[in-house]
Amino acid sequence: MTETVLELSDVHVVHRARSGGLFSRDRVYALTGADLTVAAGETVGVVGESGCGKSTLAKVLVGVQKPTEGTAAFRGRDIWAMKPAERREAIGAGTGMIFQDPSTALNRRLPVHRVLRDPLDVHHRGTVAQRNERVRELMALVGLPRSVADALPGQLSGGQRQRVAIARALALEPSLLVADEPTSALDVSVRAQILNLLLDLKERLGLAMVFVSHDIQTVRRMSDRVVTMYLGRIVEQAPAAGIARQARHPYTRALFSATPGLISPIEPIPLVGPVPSATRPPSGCPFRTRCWKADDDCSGSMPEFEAADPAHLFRCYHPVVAGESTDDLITQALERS
Ligand SMILES: Nc1ncnc2c1ncn2[C@@H]1O[C@H](COP(=O)(O)OP(=O)(O)OP(=O)(O)O)[C@@H](O)[C@H]1O
Repeated sequence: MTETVLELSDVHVVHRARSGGLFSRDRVYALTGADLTVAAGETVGVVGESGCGKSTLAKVLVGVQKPTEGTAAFRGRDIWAMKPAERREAIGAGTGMIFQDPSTALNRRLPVHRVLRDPLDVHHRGTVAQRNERVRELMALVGLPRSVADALPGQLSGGQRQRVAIARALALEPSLLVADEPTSALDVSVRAQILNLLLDLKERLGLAMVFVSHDIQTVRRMSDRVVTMYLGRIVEQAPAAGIARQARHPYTRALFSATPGLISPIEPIPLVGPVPSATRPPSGCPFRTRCWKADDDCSGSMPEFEAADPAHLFRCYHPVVAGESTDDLITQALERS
């Protein structure tokens, strides 16, 4: 059996609304009832429109965000039941995170070799000589020339900076790497190099990876399994290979239909209307206000997960039927709009 590295069980994250002022009672439902497992060596892609909770999910996975409710377990142990020092060692060393913009993620005043030594110093790994050796190893691992060891992050190209951020995330030999939009701040010309580096590292180091992006085509390419989120909810999980055509949740189907670059393109299914506010999500299925298949059933309670097959789960009362043509789906969506 494949080992589970991380498991979220019924995780909720609720924030105080930023817009409402210090004493506001408004709450943002950033993550609602998320169940997710990440197995050793697999890459899970996370897709969904802006504000659907992708970054929140990523932060819960690396122990930066504490769930308001529910549990996040790393190698079977609830990370928020651990003592702080134990948590820092388990999850701080066991997971690594790469952010969208390496310019803000790296300390601008430290040269590259110090940026990379920092986690080794904080976690007291080996002697100074061993740490310096590990820094050299990390630079080679991510394809950084020795000549940049004394450079400040600001003196590097965007691609090199992201390589430094990746090397730092790998410094403590984590078993899970979480990448949140790792290429969206980079020039198009270097994006492919960084993605190829991540794929290569995943293979070489046997890493589990969670890859968050609004770029669906990239997520599909990088991932073994894709998770679709909508307004704080995970609504579908399926193998990446077939998800574009086999999606059962209408939202996933619409999202993938709008993706350019599929081998045989699918006609875009229109997504009608705006995403509702995460402060007042609709009752029942949150997608129902934009869903062309929605009826009264959908406003009651959130549907439970159903299995299209053991690897493919979705939550919908009126899923896309296997074999339902895109033309039919477009006609239904247009009739609704
Ligand atoms: N610290 C916070 N305080 C208040 N609201 C927050 C906070 N962090 C996130 N949110 C809100 O929670 C919701 C989910 O945000 P999150 O950043 O996880 O979404 P996302 O899918 O990653 O969005 P994007 O693709 O734009 O980065 C949004 O409505 C966001 O405004």
